[in-house]
Amino acid sequence: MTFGDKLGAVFDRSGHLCVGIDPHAWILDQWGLEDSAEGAREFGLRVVEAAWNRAGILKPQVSFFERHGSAGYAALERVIAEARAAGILVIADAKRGDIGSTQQAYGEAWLRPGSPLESDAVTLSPYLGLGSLQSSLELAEAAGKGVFVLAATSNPEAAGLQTARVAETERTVAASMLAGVAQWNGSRKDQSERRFGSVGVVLGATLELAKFGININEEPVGPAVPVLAPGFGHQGAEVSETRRLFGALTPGVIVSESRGLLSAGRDGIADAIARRAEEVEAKRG
Ligand SMILES: O=C(O)c1cc(=O)[nH]c(=O)n1[C@@H]1O[C@H](COP(=O)(O)O)[C@@H](O)[C@H]1O
Repeated sequence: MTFGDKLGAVFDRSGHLCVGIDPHAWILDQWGLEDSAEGAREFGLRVVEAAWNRAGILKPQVSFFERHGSAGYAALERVIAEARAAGILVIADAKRGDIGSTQQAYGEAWLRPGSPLESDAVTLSPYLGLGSLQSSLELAEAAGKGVFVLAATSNPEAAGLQTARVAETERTVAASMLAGVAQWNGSRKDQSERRFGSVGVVLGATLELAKFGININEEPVGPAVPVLAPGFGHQGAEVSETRRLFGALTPGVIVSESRGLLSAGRDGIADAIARRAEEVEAKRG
């Protein structure tokens, strides 16, 4: 089964909500947990438990575990393993990207079956060129894993860079990433039978994508491109705006939210996830 197939099955079974696992120091404090690797582990495991049967996708933010060093990584390994054992799809938000040979090692860390950090998908940064990520796209394909390439990110500082035009095509950087990813998915074998490709893009839900040179009304040729869409909740995007923001891309949109849900606290998180999951399905459009 490809990652795109798995994602389609999760959408059908559990909907499009993705819960971020971002153990910020202040959230750990709010939850009555220590700002330590142990606190991050307890927090992550509680979110996994709360998501079980309520949401189908989790996105641990690697940085908040990494700040606790090797113990933080051990905590992250446990959280990822528990989530995957519970049948929840895990997108490791690592935002890695480097020259080809180094990128291969990043790919192995997050996507190789049996790796301690093995996840279902990983976020990658294409600042060294989309081609530099090739080895990870190939590994993902061989292992039934997914990749999300940053295209138009939700933070305001990104617009200058991501709306710049690429010399060869005159497309914006953001549109080039989307086109490159769609082309990759479309060139895979059996792609005509697939609903979703296994490589997606990150498009912030806080953005007007037209300003990034992305035509949301253009039907993608080949399988739909999965879209990891952060920016809901704390950053201000509304679930009811999904169709207006993403147009023809909407079927592949993963509605990602971290602080907006996590701030419900230890006792409120399960209900908050259940409510938001229902809202996403009712209002996504
Ligand atoms: O790749 C991401 O998930 C990501 C891309 C982006 O453009 N913007 C963005 O906020 N994110 C991540 O999504 C999460 C957003 O968290 P909240 O704003 O608390 O929902 C954080 O883990 C960010 O690192």
